[in-house]
Amino acid sequence: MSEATPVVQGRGIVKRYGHVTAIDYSDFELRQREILAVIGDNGAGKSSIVKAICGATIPDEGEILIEGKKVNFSSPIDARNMGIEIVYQQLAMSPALSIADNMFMGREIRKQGFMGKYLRQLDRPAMERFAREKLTELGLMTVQSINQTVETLSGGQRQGVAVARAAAFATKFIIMDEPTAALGVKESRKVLELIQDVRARGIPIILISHNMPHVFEVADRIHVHRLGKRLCTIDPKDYTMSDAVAFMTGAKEPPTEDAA
Ligand SMILES: Nc1ncnc2c1ncn2[C@@H]1O[C@H](COP(=O)(O)OP(=O)(O)OP(=O)(O)O)[C@@H](O)[C@H]1O
Repeated sequence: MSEATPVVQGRGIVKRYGHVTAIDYSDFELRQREILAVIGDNGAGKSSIVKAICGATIPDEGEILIEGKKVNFSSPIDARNMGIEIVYQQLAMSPALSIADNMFMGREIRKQGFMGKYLRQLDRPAMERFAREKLTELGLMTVQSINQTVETLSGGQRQGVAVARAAAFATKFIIMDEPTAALGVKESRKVLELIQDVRARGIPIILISHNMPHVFEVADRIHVHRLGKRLCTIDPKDYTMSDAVAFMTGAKEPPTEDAA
């Protein structure tokens, strides 16, 4: 893959729900090593386009290319198997399970040999070691024990575990859907730092957010979505937050050429 090949590209994506056209011949592009923010009004179709590129919904038309190769995902599991991870706003965690167990969820490490292969026994020490290592890498070992249940963590710590989990398994890219929406100021800050850490490790990120200060703080490019399609992409260094809001609400004409 050359430096210029986008990590993921959507071309002419369409998704209809009955009479509603959620995605209307939209394009999409995530480049290598970038944080791409996706902004737009409520109902603009941000979640729909991002779901289409990770197999969570199957588009009616259009094509999706990962690192230049066409893919046909039939479920999010297909995307996950390719190294695409998603961090949801509604924390997709099992509160009663430990941090280590939550880090794995469906990809547990089994014991070697008969015990693991036939009796499906988990290699707990290996899982705990892995979880501790991943949390430490992202500076998240502020939790007292890797075995404490997720329900005993603060919102920010939980989101941290979700980001660490995604970072541990993602090889292609990570999608974050409003990762700071449920968090306070301090916790949001930590999550924004984590997002930048993940980028620094070379994993690109798609960040869906309504929070303009957060978007302008971390994004390398901004995809502005309006009425089911990509209206434009802009470089946050060249525009103000009010410009971005004006584009996404239709109050101002977008730049004719993609500005980023
Ligand atoms: N499963 C579905 N069934 C029917 N309509 C849907 C479905 N999912 C999305 N839509 C519709 O598609 C349009 C785009 O929705 P989408 O959730 O993608 O927008 P969004 O930009 O992410 O909005 P928000 O910022 O409010 O989350 C909306 O009109 C929505 O009602």
